Amino acid sequence: MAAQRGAGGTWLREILRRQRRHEARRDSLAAGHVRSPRLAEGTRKTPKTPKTPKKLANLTDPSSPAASSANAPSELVPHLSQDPFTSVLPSLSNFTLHALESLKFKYMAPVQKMVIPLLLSSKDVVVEAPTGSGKTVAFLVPAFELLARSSDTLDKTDIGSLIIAPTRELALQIESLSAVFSSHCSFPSHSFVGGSNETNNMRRFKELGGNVLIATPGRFIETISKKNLTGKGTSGIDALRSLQLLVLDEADRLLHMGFEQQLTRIFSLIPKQRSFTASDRTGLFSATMTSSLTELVRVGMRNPCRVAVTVKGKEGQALTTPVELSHYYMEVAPRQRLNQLIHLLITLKEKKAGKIIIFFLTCWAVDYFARILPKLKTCQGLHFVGLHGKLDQKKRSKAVEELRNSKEAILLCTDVAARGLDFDDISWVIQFDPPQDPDFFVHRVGRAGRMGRRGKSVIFLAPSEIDYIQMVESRNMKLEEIPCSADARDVLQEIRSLVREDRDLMRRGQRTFVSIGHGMSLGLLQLPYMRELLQAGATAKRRMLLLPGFEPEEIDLDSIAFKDAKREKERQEQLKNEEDERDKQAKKRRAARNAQSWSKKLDKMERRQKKKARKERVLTVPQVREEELSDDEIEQMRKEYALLKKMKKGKLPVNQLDQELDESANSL
Ligand SMILES: Nc1ncnc2c1ncn2[C@@H]1O[C@H](COP(=O)(O)OP(=O)(O)OP(=O)(O)O)[C@@H](O)[C@H]1O
Repeated sequence: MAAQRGAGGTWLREILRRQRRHEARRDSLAAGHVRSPRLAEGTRKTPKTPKTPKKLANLTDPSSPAASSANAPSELVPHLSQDPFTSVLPSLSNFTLHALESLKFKYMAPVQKMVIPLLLSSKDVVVEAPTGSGKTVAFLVPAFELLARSSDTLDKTDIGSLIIAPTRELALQIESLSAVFSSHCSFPSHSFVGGSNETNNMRRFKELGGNVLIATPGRFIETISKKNLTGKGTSGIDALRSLQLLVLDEADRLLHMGFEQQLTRIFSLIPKQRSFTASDRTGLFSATMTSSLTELVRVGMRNPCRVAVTVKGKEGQALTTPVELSHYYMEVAPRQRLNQLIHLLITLKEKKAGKIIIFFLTCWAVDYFARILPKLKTCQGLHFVGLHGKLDQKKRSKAVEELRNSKEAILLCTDVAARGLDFDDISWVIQFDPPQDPDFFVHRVGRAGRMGRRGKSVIFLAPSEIDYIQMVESRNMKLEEIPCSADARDVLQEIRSLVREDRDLMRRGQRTFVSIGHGMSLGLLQLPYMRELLQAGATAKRRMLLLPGFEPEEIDLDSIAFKDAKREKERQEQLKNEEDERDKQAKKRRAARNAQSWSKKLDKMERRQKKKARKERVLTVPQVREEELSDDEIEQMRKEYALLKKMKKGKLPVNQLDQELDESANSL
C-alpha cells in the first residue's frame, strides 16, 4: 500500500530543494544571465526573445527603477513581454499609465499585449490564456481607455463598460483593481453582486456612479431592471445606452454554472443598435475554452478575433498551466487521506511554505473540516479559513480578506474559489477530493504559480481513482507521484472523541459523509441510518457500505448531546415529546384491541391461521415450473411430497424418512 512507501518528508525536502534551486537561478538572472522567455503568444506573433546582452544589462540593472519594482522586467519574469505599456499605439491615456505605474506594472504580459490593441480597435475577442497570465488587466485597460476615447459625454450613472463575472469573490476582486484605475480618472467603478444589500448598493450607485460596472449575472439583471436606479425616473436599462464594452470573464464557468438564461437576457438588454455600430466590443475571457462557448460566441459576437496564449513546456508542447507550477499526486486509501493531509500541512508549516489552498468537493465537507481541524491537537498552530458558497456574503468576504492578510493561512474551500481568485503567494494547492469536472483541475491548481512565481499542487487519489492521472496527463500536464508518509499520525480516534462530545459536529460529519461518500476519513462513529442516506439512493448507499477500512463503532447516537445547552434542552424536550407521542399511540392501539368483540377477535385469529397455513404450503411445495422437469422427476417429487406429508402427520417417524426417500429415488 502506498501508505507504507517512503519515509515522511523526503519527497518534500526534494521539492523544496528544487524550489531553492529555482530561486537561486532567478537570483542569478537578476545578476544579468540570459534566459529566454517560455511563454509563447499562440496564434499571433512569436515573442521577441531578448538577444542583446546590452539591453539585458540595462533591464536587469538593480539600480534601475524597473528592476527594483514588483513588475520585474521580462528577463526576470518570463510571463511578461518586452513591451512596456507605453508602447501601445495610439498611446494610452496618462491616467491609465499612472494607474499601471501605481500597480508597478510596467511591461505588458503577452495576453495584454495582444488583447488591448484589439479591443481598442473595435474588435470582438475570444481570449484563452493560462491561469494567472494577466487577463484582468487585459480587459480593464480597454474598459477605461474606451471611455476616455469616446466622443460621448458620460453621466456618472451611464454604464460604459460592463464586466460580468461568475462569482461574487471574483467580481469584488475585479472591482478592487478597477478602483485603482478609477482613482486616477473621472470614471467611477461600481459592483452589483449577489449577497450584498441591494438598496444600499443602489443608493451608492446613484450617488457615486459606476461607468465601469462589475457584476454577477443574477444580481445585475435584478438591479438593472429597477426603475429608480439612476435617479432620473427612467428604467435602469437606459443606463446601458452608452455601453462601449461588454466583458464576460471566466466565460465558460458562466455557462457551466447555469447562467445561460441570464446571459441571453443580458445580451437582450444591451441596446439593439450596439451590434451594428463600430464603437462597441465584446470580450470573452477564460483559461479554458469549452465547446459550450461556441454557442455563446455565435449569439453574442461578430466575427471575433480568437487569441490563444499558450505556455510552452520543456519539449515545446503547449501547456494549460504555467511552467512554474509542478503537479504531484498521492495514492492514498480514503481511510488514510485525512492523516496524510494533516501530516503534509504540518511538514509544510515547519518548512515555512506559506499559504495553502485545499479543495473539497462539497460545502458540507468544508464546513465540517473548518470546524474539526482546528480542534485537533496535531493541528495546533495551523490557521484554517473556510470558504464555500453557502456562507453568507459577509463571511465569504471575511475569509478572502483573512487569506490575503495572512502569511500562512490554509484556505479550505469548494470550487467557489477555483476560478479567477488572485492570491499572489499561494505556495501549494491541495486537492483533497478530485474535482467532479476535469476542467476544474486546471483552475484549481492555477491559484498557485501565478505570474512567474513557483507553485505546487498535489491531488489525493484513492487506488480506485488512479486513472485520473491519465486524464490529467492527456491535457499536457505531468503528474509526479509523492509517496504517503509512514510518519502520519492516525487522528481517527481523536476526531471520534470530539464528535462524541458535540452532537452538532456529529451531524455535520454525517452530512459530509453523505455528501462526499467516503466517510471513513471523517471519523464518523458508525454508519448512520438517516434520512439523507435513504434519499441518497441505492447506488450511493452501496458505495458507502462497501468502503474498505470502515470500522463502525458501537454507540447510541441518541446519547450524543449538543454542546450548546439551549439546543440540547430543545432536543431533550423533542425526544420527550416523541416518546410521549409513541406511548400515547401504543395505549390507543391497546385500548382499541381490548374494545373489540369476541366474534371479531375469533375472525382475526382464523384469518391469521389461514395465512400461516398458506405460507407453510409455499415453503413446503417446491416452486418449480413443470415444463423444466421430466415426467420421472415430477413423479419423484410427488412421492417425496407424500412422504413429507406422512411425516408431518406423525405417520412416518423422522428417522425413517431418509430411508424411504432413498428407496423411492432408487425405484425410478
Ligand atoms: N503587466 C503586469 N505586470 C506584472 N504583474 C501583472 C501584470 N498584469 C497582471 N499582473 C499580476 O498577475 C497576477 C495574475 O493576473 P490575473 O488575476 O489577471 O490573471 P488571470 O489570467 O485572470 O488568471 P485566472 O485565469 O486565474 O483568473 C495578478 O497578481 C496581477 O496583479
